[in-house]
Amino acid sequence: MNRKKISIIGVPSDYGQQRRGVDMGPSAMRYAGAIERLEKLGYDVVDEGNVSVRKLEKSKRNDHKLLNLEEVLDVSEQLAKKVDEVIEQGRFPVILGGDHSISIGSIAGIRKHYQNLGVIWFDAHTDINTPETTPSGNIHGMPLAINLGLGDERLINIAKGAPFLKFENVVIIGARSIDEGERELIKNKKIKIFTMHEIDRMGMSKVIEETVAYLKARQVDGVHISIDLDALDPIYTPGVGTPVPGGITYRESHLAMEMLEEAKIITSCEFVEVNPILDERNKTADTAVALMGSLLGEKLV
Ligand SMILES: NC(=[NH2+])NCCC[C@H](N)C(=O)O
Ligand SMILES: [Mn+2]
Ligand SMILES: [Mn+2]
Repeated sequence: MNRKKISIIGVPSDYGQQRRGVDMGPSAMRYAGAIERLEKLGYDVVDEGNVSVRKLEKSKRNDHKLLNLEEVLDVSEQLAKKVDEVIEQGRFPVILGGDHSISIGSIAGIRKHYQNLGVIWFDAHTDINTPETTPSGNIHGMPLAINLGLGDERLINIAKGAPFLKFENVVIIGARSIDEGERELIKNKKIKIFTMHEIDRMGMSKVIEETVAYLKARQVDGVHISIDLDALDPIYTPGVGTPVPGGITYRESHLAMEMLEEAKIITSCEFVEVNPILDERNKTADTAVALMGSLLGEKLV
């Protein structure tokens, strides 16, 4: 992978949950200067535009209560294909959501290229629900499970033949809202998780050191980071659909990005759940773009 070549892929989908507006996330992050910011760091940046998202005929649930399954499936298939192409061309994908259900497609496309992919899930939630455990039926609460091979048959088969993520290759950072079924799965599968409790106790610096060491010990051949802006405290990112108090601070989040950049392990990234309708003067998109800068090499001096 040539880290000097970046492709931006927008995914204007809000089908994974019920609050409209998160489909405007890619525009908000472009307006916040995502492309210019990365160009300034010396990257060759191509804006691939947006994945085309079909119009929602009528919001509906399937027999498992999954909301907008057909639409999510369609977006996921297109996105997986686009991400696959970009990686094939040797470019580093930066994916702009959309609600977190877009990770079904993005990670499916990425999984095709790695035998032992690592994933960092930076989120207030763990998004590891299945149709059996979901309290809401919202697919944005399921993308991690789906990429591990758990959940709706059609969603897990999007990148047919690509290896599923391994439970031991996932690290969750920032969690503070975990459903009962998710908690059980995390415990049973011994998934590595740094909740807000560990972040408070150890400090973000130690959390990232341990994350990097853990993934290296797993001998991963690539690491994708999925950044849900609700990982941060809503003070810093008010423009999200499912805010949870008591989150990561602005500086802690930058420190995490800077340390991951120093470790040189990240091979793809995405920024999701930016909802401009709920935001204050594009603050959340601005924060996303600032984090993007840190993750991709911006230094204070
Ligand atoms: N990507 C997100 N913001 N996910 C929120 C999920 C909330 C809840 N756990 C659910 O499954 O409905
Ligand atoms: Mn979340
Ligand atoms: Mn999420």
